[in-house]
Amino acid sequence: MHKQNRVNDANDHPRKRQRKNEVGAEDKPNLGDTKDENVQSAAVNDNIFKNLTFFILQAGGLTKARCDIFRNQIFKHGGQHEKNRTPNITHMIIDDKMDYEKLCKILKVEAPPPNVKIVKSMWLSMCIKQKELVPTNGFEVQMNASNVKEKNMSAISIAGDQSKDSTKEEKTCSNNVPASGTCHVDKYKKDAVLNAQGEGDDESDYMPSDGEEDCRNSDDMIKESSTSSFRPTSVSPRKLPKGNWVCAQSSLQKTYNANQHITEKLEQLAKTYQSTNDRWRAMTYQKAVAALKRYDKEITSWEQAKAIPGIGASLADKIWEIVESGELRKLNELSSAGDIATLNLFTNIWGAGPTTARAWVQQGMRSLEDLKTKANLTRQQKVGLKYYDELLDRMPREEAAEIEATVKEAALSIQSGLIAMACGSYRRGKKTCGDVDVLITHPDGHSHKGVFNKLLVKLKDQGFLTDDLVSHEEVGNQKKYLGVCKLPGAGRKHRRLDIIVVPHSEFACALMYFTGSAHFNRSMRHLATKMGMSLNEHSLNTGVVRKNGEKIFKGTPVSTPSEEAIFAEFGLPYRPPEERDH
Ligand SMILES: Nc1ccn([C@H]2C[C@H](O)[C@@H](COP(=O)(O)OP(=O)(O)OP(=O)(O)O)O2)c(=O)n1
Ligand SMILES: [Mn+2]
Repeated sequence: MHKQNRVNDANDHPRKRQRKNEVGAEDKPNLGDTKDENVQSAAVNDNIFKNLTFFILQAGGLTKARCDIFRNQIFKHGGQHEKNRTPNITHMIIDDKMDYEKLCKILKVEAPPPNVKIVKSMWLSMCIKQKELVPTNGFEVQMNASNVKEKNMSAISIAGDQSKDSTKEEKTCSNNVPASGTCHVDKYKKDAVLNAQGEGDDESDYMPSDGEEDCRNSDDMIKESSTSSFRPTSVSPRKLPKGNWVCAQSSLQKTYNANQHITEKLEQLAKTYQSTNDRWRAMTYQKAVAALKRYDKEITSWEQAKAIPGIGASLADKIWEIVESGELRKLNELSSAGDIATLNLFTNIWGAGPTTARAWVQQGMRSLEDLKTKANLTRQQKVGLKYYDELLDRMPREEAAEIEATVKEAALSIQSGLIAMACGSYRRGKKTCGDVDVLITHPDGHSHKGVFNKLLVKLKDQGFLTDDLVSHEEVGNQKKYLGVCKLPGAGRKHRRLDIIVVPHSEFACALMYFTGSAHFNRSMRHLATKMGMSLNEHSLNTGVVRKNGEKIFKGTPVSTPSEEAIFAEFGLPYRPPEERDH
């Protein structure tokens, strides 16, 4: 099915659509992800939470749906759960964005209970994912200096007999770095100051803090601004540049788009303008979509739409039209305008952008058949056209896993010890994948060499790789293949496959890059720039000096043995792939 058609399926009235969303978890992409978390460990019975009793504070990003999933997981892993705050509780799980003041306010106490570990939900996710009891250091709620003085635990509602004070473990820097455990000196700060000027802000990389609401399920929290609530879980003494950075948030917190009926139409409009090469309009609509996705409430009036930062009167008109009628005339007009519909059709071909599409239209091409018979096509466009429908179709993640396994098996038959893993949307836990991005390396640092060509020959001999798009692209020490594959057996579709072979020293940066999402990556790179660093799929450099946005000193690569080390270098809490699906 074409992307456009898929979106057009949602033509029912906004109210109906809204209700559908409330009932059908399938319609909520990120909620779907948390469900995956559930499914993944359904068969596990490892008792990692034995003797622990949890209380989950349903507030902020910890929606009822997420709490239910967590509760399930706790039981599956041998733990107990209490619905109310009782003295049995050993761990209180809170929203990742929750800070000390907010927590006290919600609990209606002056200080949180001393005998209970108060831990951010990402800790629980990590334990479940890694199937082990991860140390809570770095995931516990931080007490502000001003609160420490008042640490008089009198008016608290939970009493217990454990004597351990959870706040004691947060004192040292190294304790607060999840997984990597290294203590980083604040060496970047000087560079960050040097580079603070002259960097343009890209709004889409961080969330505006003015008036934004980040809490859904607690009346106590609903009016709080996210600026006060956001603290990067104190992984290092580093201070993030101002702004509510996308890469510092878990994408799981954005579980629900209350205005999906609106964003779908505006996304289509943005895509249409993209096809016509009207980048300015495309960007305007993309930004509006991003703003609406951050807005938690259903829009019911023109004024409400207009009050959202980034939404002007003309956009408010369009939003209101969708709210009122479920339709957007502008989109219908454009979609039925012959040329634009044709441009949309053509830009969906792999290897054809807006400029090529326009040139074809100007040459009188009107259909895919016209292109096949009359147009001058590159080799890639021929492949794109041959599998037009198949390549637009997203595959179920189970199929992506089979493709990963096929590549892995072939790779291991060439060289033992290779690591081959599917990144991209697959690694982020998505239910469907547009393509498969397989990253290959060898832990010994050199045995990855020579694998690339042999692997491609083998997969071609097997009949698995059917067509090349980019058969060999070399960027520094990384080799990349872009092509089309098909699993054996009847009824299988052709799928897009990328294979990237990298040296082990670049593995973590490549893993991070190819895992994405693209939006998450943009935000990380933007943050790196603000912190006097630079990040790409090869390395993370510190001490980068820029002048008027241009690099005048490229800095020094730092050792990045793992993704955790990259997060730690930024002073960000580690985010597992499924929390990077922004
Ligand atoms: N402009 C881009 C394109 C890609 N990437 C990175 C992040 C992506 O997650 C990863 C893989 O690219 P894909 O286009 O395959 O995107 P996804 O795998 O995320 O989604 P899909 O399911 O559509 O393949 O590469 C990026 O940072 N910037
Ligand atoms: Mn992909």
